[in-house]
Amino acid sequence: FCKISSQSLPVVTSSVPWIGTVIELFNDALGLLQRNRERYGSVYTMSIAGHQVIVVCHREGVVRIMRDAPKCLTNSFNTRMLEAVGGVKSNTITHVLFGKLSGLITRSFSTRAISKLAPAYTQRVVEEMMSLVKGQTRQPIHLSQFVGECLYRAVSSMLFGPRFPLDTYADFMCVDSQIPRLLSPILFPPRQATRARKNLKKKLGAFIHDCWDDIHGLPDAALAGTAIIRTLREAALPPCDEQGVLLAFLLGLHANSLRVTTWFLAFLLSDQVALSRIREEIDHVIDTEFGSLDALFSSPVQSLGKENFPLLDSALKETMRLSVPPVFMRAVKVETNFPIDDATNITVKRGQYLVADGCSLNMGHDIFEDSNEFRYDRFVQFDSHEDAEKHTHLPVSPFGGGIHACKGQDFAVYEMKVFAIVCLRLLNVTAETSTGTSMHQVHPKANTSIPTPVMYLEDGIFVRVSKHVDCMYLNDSIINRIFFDLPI
Ligand code: HEM
Repeated sequence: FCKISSQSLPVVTSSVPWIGTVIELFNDALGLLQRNRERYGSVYTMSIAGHQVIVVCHREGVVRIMRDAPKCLTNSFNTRMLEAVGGVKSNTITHVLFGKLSGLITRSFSTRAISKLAPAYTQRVVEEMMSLVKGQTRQPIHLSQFVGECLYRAVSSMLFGPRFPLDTYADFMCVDSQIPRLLSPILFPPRQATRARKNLKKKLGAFIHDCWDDIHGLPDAALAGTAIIRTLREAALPPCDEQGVLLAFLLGLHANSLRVTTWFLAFLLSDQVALSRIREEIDHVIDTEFGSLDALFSSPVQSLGKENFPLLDSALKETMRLSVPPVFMRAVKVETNFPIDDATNITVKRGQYLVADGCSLNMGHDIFEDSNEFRYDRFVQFDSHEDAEKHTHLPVSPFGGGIHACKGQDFAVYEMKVFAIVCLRLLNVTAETSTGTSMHQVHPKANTSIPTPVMYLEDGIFVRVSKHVDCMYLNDSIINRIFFDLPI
């Protein structure tokens, strides 16, 4: 082993000491990481607001940080972020969300559990989409709102039942979009976000009360949510922290799935070939293999896998490749020699941060041809390639790894696929930019200033949605029930 002290690693310099990298980070986090990689190599240090951060960009190092074999790292950055979102006292998130609720969340969203969630979820997605086209107003709406509101309402009511305050979407999005401000309230006063959080917590508080008063009266579909409310209540937190933990949970549940699904539609709407080929695949599989959307959604959840829907599966992986920068931040809790590959240990000190930057792996041009392009069938082509094994997955999972790997990943994939299938089967969606020009061939752009797991899409895309002309005639009781009194 070669032992390297963190002091001897290349150091990123900034023209404005102390605050310099913070400004660059909030301006363009991914650009900063890319410039640093090119200039300083695959292991370097930088100072962020007085904290020493060691960045590791090579594959072996990324994997080792995620695995944390020496057990010397914590994900305290994520904890701090969730504390800021929920407005809760320190340790509450570690103790309740990552402690008491963690096992329950893992169980509630596993592949096995999805079959219990599926009937209510699929029904709610169809209802939400249909309610959007009910009035046939044809007014354009923001793409992010079309996707976001539909998923937020469908998933929340699936999990917590019909009493969940569904009118909280706008406040939730306001909190979600202002996380950096909530994290640095002194540099950027977050007035709007604190107001939205206050409204949201008030409604969540009333909901928790309501549920608790009638914990046995909730419908079966709300069982997972009921168990979450029960565990939260049993933690005996002050009301403000209780509501804050539920808000932090909702952020984990919704924020990333909403954004990836928005990216997915943005990419398809800008690529007519991809859109029509995936729509054809969905129609073909439903009509020839299952007979109806009902039958597809009543069959085992694995039916939505890549065997039946290879193009849809590939397009979703490709969306995640481009929209989820695999950058994971860990704090060192005990001084140690951290092995970043078979030959090198870095001496890390308590309080330093280790960052695993997998961007060059998932987004790098030496791994993916035309790496900046959205190629909906990229992973199908890899599957049929000779060295298929290498390419069927992304080099770094967009859901992280090790003990902090995403607990909702199976459900997230199911949720996004159901949304895509229902949307492409039942709706016509056309997109335009804020200036009214067609989205055709317009590459969706990211706003890279907000360092969250999924990049924000620059929100200039509007959609018009209407019913797919044929959908009244589909052999589907799920649709006929909902369509019954709707005009075509
Ligand atoms: C496309 C959607 C999603 C993406 C891309 C995503 C991504 C991630 C990533 C990258 C992490 C690890 C962060 C780190 O290691 O620093 C994570 C953690 C987590 N995710 Fe997700 N996630 C998604 C959806 C969900 C859903 C639907 C849930 C359901 C509740 C969920 C629950 C969690 C939880 C509880 C953790 C914390 C795990 C821990 O620290 O022990 N996620 N997610």
